[in-house]
Amino acid sequence: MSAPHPHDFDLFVIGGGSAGVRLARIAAGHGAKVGIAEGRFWGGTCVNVGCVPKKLMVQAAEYGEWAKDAAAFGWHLGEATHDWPTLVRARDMEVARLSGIYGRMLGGVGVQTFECYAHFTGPHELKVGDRTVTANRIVIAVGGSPIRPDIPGAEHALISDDLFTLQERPRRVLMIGGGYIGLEFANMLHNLGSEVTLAYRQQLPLRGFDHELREVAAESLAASGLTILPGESPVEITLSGETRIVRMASGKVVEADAVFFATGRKPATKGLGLDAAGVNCREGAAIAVDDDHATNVPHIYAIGDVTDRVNLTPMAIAVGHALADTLFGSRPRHASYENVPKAVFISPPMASVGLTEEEAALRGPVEIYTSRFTPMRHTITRRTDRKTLMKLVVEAETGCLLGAHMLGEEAPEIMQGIAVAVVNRLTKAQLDATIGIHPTAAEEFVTMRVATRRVGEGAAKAA
Ligand SMILES: Cc1cc2nc3c(=O)[nH]c(=O)nc-3n(C[C@H](O)[C@H](O)[C@H](O)COP(=O)(O)OP(=O)(O)OC[C@H]3O[C@@H](n4cnc5c(N)ncnc54)[C@H](O)[C@@H]3O)c2cc1C
Ligand SMILES: NC(=O)c1ccc[n+]([C@@H]2O[C@H](COP(=O)([O-])OP(=O)(O)OC[C@H]3O[C@@H](n4cnc5c(N)ncnc54)[C@H](O)[C@@H]3O)[C@@H](O)[C@H]2O)c1
Repeated sequence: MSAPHPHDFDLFVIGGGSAGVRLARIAAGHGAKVGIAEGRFWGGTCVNVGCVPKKLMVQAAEYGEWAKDAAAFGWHLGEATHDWPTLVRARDMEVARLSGIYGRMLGGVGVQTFECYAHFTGPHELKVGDRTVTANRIVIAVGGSPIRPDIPGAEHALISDDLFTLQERPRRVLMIGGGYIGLEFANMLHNLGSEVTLAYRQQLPLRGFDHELREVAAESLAASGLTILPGESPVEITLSGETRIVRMASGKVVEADAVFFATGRKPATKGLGLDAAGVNCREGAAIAVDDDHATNVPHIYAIGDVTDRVNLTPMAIAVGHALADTLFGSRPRHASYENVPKAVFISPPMASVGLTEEEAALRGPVEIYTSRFTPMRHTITRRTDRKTLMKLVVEAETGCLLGAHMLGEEAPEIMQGIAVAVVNRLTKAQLDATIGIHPTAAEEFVTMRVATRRVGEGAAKAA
């Protein structure tokens, strides 16, 4: 007979998003007694106010562009108009369906679910709604929330969550921020018919991506008709009737019906009672964890966006799954933060895996292969804002693939396969030995024969 269990749960998970749900489900499958609290919506940011509703809206916007292009191929569809409420209804039904699946799935594998917020009252003790529970191990998976710059009139601006409750499409939009959300939202609203200005602090958007890709992304957004204001930051927002008047640091003034802050996200640690548990944060409120995702309190772990490492859903899921296997299964393991593929869903979309040209050149000599072309479809539509750029970063000495980057139609779909090659350090020669699928854009990745340039010689000498 086993000894009486000292705690209510083997594992309690705070937060029912991408990371927490996967962890709870897999841990329960390994036989652990698991509880999970979710205060807002099952499935978290991704399902409810992130990846899923965003992608559905991006797809909605793409239909409009396809309808415009169709005429060149002989289709007469009339003037394309868009009905926002129809999209909102369809999107919300799908989100509700998915969120419901997440909640039910947990109950189905024996996880005890709590639909309320939780906070620490001690190292092993939590207040969950009006109940007190104890757990042998506790995992913090509370995600993050949008940052609102501290400027006068900030309350007149919206954050990304608000896009998903708008009952009407705003006519004039100012999107502030040159990251994933700023670009995706600006591009999507523009394609749905809004007049959009995109303002960001740097000279180029998407810091961290390959420089050449960033340049091409900015060019193609501008060519599509977005107004882009690089090197700009808002300093004040005032109201004139329903119009938002935004003064920028340069003195420039922009008028809009809706202003969005897409200025980053911060870990949602406020109100969690971390002090009661003795858990330390890094600067910026992210929870400090070691390679095993343990905090400074050995039985308390943190996973997903709250650790502010790679803030993407597949990463959160992979880490949640690995932690469940490690703590309760027979397969201790880590999910790798190296070579995580990523995509930005603009038109055309971009996707990357591995090192950028700049990162690789700091490590040693690399050969860069590039291909820039007009996709077949657009030789007919004559669009100038849909050029494709494909790029491989190859270690000169070994021929190993260090990175792959693409801006062009279907880039995220294509990059998922190329990521397998980069993660497994396949060589350029192995790509070349693979027969292409014709006629596709993807075949360019296996047919780029001659290096465009060689960089990073200086780095090798310095090393
Ligand atoms: C607009 C937008 C678009 C995005 N698009 C993509 C994309 O296309 N691809 C991609 O990979 N990633 C995308 N992301 C990022 C992705 O959504 C996150 O990386 C992912 O959701 C992180 O998962 P998580 O479990 O760490 O946190 P979350 O999904 O945020 O889940 C945390 C959950 O914890 C709950 N919670 C918080 N505090 C408590 C508490 N005290 N008690 C109980 N519950 C609590 C919250 O309500 C939330 O449901 C996007 C994000 C945004 C905002
Ligand atoms: N396709 C995807 O995978 C996807 C989509 C959306 C979000 N996400 C995830 O969510 C995270 C958050 O997205 P995000 O776009 O909010 O953050 P981000 O960190 O990607 O970008 C924030 C941007 O805001 C700018 N900024 C900050 N303060 C500013 C100010 N006062 N004035 C002007 N610009 C300012 C920054 O320079 C930066 O360009 C992303 O980093 C990503 O991990 C992923």
